[in-house]
Amino acid sequence: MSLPALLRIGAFPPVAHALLSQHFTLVPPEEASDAQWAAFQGLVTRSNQRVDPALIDRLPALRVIATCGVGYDGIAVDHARARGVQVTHTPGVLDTAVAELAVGLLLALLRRLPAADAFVRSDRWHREGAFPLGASLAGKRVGIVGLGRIGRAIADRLAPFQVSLAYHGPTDQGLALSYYPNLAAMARDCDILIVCCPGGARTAGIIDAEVLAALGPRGALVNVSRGSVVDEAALVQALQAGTLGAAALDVFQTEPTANAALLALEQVVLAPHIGSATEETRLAMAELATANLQAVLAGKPALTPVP
Ligand SMILES: NC(=O)C1=CN([C@@H]2O[C@H](COP(=O)(O)OP(=O)(O)OC[C@H]3O[C@@H](n4cnc5c(N)ncnc54)[C@H](O)[C@@H]3O)[C@@H](O)[C@H]2O)C=CC1
Ligand SMILES: O=C(O)C(=O)COP(=O)(O)O
Repeated sequence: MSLPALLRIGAFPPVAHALLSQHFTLVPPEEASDAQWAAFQGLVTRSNQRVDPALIDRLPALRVIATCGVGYDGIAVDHARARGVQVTHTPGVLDTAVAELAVGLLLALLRRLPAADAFVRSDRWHREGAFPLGASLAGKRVGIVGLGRIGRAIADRLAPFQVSLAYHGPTDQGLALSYYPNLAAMARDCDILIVCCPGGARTAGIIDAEVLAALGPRGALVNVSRGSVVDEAALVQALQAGTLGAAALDVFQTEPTANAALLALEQVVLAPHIGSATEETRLAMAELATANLQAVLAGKPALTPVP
């Protein structure tokens, strides 16, 4: 029996591609025939892709858009809904991987691990002697911007490092952590900000010049959310001027290329949007996307529809 065909938007890592291919025939847009465009009932995509209204409108039989990712800021969700198309995502299964990366980036930043690695490899250790001192994580005040699934996973993992934790978001969740309704006020009281709220229009540029100045010359920013959340021009300016101490970034405004000005800065650690990029996690994401696609195509409710 032939497998149902899915329009595949974007490239998937081998582990996810193989899992999806056990259940579906994946067809990239450039290989789809007119008859297939007319017949696709399902579309599978991922966070680094866009599914815009024009694409949705080319698919008259579409019933479900499944993204292998939790963020859905790249999908025209309202347009899909208006067309009666269900949109699903993969919340929860990637929290651990993203939280581990956030903690890893933070430690890499405070201890300058990429520079330390280069220092040994280039024999500067031998020629120049001791590497410049880093900063301890213990005792620092960490503010989490967006205490959702991933933010809580980050808080859980940071607690044993003897930091004090605060968070900012739309609602006070009544937790033991300090809540700040005002982001700049939290930045003023913190040494480190970790950004893990959703992207999209509502959070665009909320990490602005005022927040960065409040974080201050010894402050560090970690962004594992979306590039859109940080005003990158203001970030570059603050780092160049020394009014912000350091930044670790997994996401960028112009992915997959990073702002050239960031590359020239030493107090920056960069990663290529790898928050969920572990074998285990990408497999779990593909499994959940598959279960969502199968449910909707069988006329059942989606397991994890976008809210
Ligand atoms: N770097 C990477 O590879 C990955 C990045 N992500 C990003 O992380 C985001 C969060 O994922 P989850 O924790 O699962 O989502 P979630 O929906 O569980 O949590 C998001 C939290 O942000 C809060 N929030 C909303 N607007 C805010 C604002 N203006 N300021 C501060 N907080 C705000 C929400 O109230 C919620 O508590 C995703 O939307 C995605 O953009 C997710 C996975 C991997
Ligand atoms: O889940 C998300 O929102 C992510 O950013 C990770 O998704 P990806 O697999 O990198 O497209």
